Amino acid sequence: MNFQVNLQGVIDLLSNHLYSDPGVFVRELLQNGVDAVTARRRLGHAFDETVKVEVFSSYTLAFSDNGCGLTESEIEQFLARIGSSTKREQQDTADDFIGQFGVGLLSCFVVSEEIAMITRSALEGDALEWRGKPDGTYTIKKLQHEVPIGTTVYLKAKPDYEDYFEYYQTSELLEKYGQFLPIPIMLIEDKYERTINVPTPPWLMDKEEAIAYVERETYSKPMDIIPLSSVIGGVSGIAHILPYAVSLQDEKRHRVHLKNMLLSDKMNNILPAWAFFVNGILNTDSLRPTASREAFQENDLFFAVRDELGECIKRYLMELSERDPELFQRIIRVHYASIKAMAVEDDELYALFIRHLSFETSYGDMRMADILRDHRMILVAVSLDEFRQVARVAKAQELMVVNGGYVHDLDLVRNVTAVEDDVSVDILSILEFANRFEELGYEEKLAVQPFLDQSDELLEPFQCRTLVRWFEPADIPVLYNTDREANFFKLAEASEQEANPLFAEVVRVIKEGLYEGPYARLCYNYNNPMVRKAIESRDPELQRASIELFYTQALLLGNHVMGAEELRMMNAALLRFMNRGFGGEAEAGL
Ligand SMILES: Nc1ncnc2c1ncn2[C@@H]1O[C@H](COP(=O)(O)OP(=O)(O)OP(=O)(O)O)[C@@H](O)[C@H]1O
Repeated sequence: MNFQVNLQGVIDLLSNHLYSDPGVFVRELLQNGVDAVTARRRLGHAFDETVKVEVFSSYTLAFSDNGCGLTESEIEQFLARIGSSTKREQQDTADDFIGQFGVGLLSCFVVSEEIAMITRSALEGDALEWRGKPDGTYTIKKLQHEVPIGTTVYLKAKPDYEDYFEYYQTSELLEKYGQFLPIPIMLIEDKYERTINVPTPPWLMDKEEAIAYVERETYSKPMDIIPLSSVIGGVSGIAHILPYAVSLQDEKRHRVHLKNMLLSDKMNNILPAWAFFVNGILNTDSLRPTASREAFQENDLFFAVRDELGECIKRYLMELSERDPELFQRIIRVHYASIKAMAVEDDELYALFIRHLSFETSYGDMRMADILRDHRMILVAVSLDEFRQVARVAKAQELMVVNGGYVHDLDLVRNVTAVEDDVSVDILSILEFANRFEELGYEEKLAVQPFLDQSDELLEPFQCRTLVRWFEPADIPVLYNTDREANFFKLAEASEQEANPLFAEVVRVIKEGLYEGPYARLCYNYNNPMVRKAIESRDPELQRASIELFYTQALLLGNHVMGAEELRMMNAALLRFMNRGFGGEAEAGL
């Protein structure tokens, strides 16, 4: 049993849905012409190899070549059978040809109702006329008049596709796809004839020429040109370094040629994903395209080629860092964000770049090279918020804290131990941070304990525990540290008191899931004269108001959210201070 095929459906599918742009018929016809010339050359014929494209005013185009032509039986076998290709039959030599699938001609049906072909084989016989329609019908007729060896394909524009048959559009498409082909491509209108080809493709240009070429094409001067070559896949090309920052999400657009004919100018995966800061212009003679020709078949060969091209870019960067450090630095400056992303992905690139990358630290913005020169112990804060809580105090304690809150920075800093000996990198535990400060002596500890007990009791409703340490700078009375979990716990506690019963119940259930709620930390600075006065005060009302104000002031200074209860507490404490300042009596019961 055989499947029944709805021929029209298949032709429609292939012609209208395989190709993303109607203009690709120019590519397919150019390619057939070049392949036919290659095949005739193989027969040992000496002839003036050309492909000509003539534009007629009736929105008709004629693509002619003086290649091998087709015999009647070849027409029956290859032209009239979708999916058959002379180029695939000749397995041993097929590598010379660009086509292989036997579907390229169908792209003509996107723009034309009919394909008319006049052909005379280099091998034998008369000139033949073949006409094919998208409904799958075709005719073959012998021609009486003399026709030179080769093939001419005629297309007439369908309504709405006339643009593609205008001189300028045709000229543009021919240049786009065929300017680097090794066979002369001529464009003709009336008596006017011009050659489309340019003498040297970018992958054979020297650096200065390639820079000028890219500047002409893209209207911006590349920062540099990286030569690319891969023995596997026979690839040569250039990668030009973009002079402006690009986002990793931007679509990559590499221009890729197969045997000098442009396959696609939007190929996104021929270079490794990390190589976003370059655009490639490449030529290959042995990678296999997909039937649409918009991409390559992703087989082992393809991946090996991509790796080898990636190696070229890495090698260039490594050499550049030695040869031209100034340009290397400029490239880093322009593509800074993306280079960070790249260094996270790849160990070699990491080792190459890490010392040149800057980070926000407790000492200000610093390059990793400078961080490592002065510090062997690095703490990384996991969020910007935590970094801000400790930055100033950390510096005064001579602690190197790096802000790992920006994308990639945490991973980049953590991995520094892989490229540098005798350095330790630890994640900053924000709630333990104050434990790093100098402890009080035994006597002093005993003396401050009642104050701490009172403090803990007052701040218990806000999930905050207190301690006293010596730390710098002395003008900071307290340091308040919290993390996301502790904050959540505090908010949950507040909502339980304030929210409607249903929400309060939800919060209670969540809270019970946490075995022990994490507490924020308020660390009093024993270096600070006000703190000392509060601790040593014999006046319980003032002592209590100080604790409440130290706490609420720390919240305010640290930009932490203040709950209604905390606000009330701050106001009451302020009023109590004012009252005492104006000579009022201490309130009873405190
Ligand atoms: N200008 C030409 N000269 C000689 N033969 C041609 C010409 N154009 C097409 N053919 C023949 O028609 C066949 C089908 O062409 P078509 O463009 O559909 O596919 P292809 O070039 O073989 O493969 P692909 O689909 O990869 O382009 C070719 O294999 C070739 O034998």
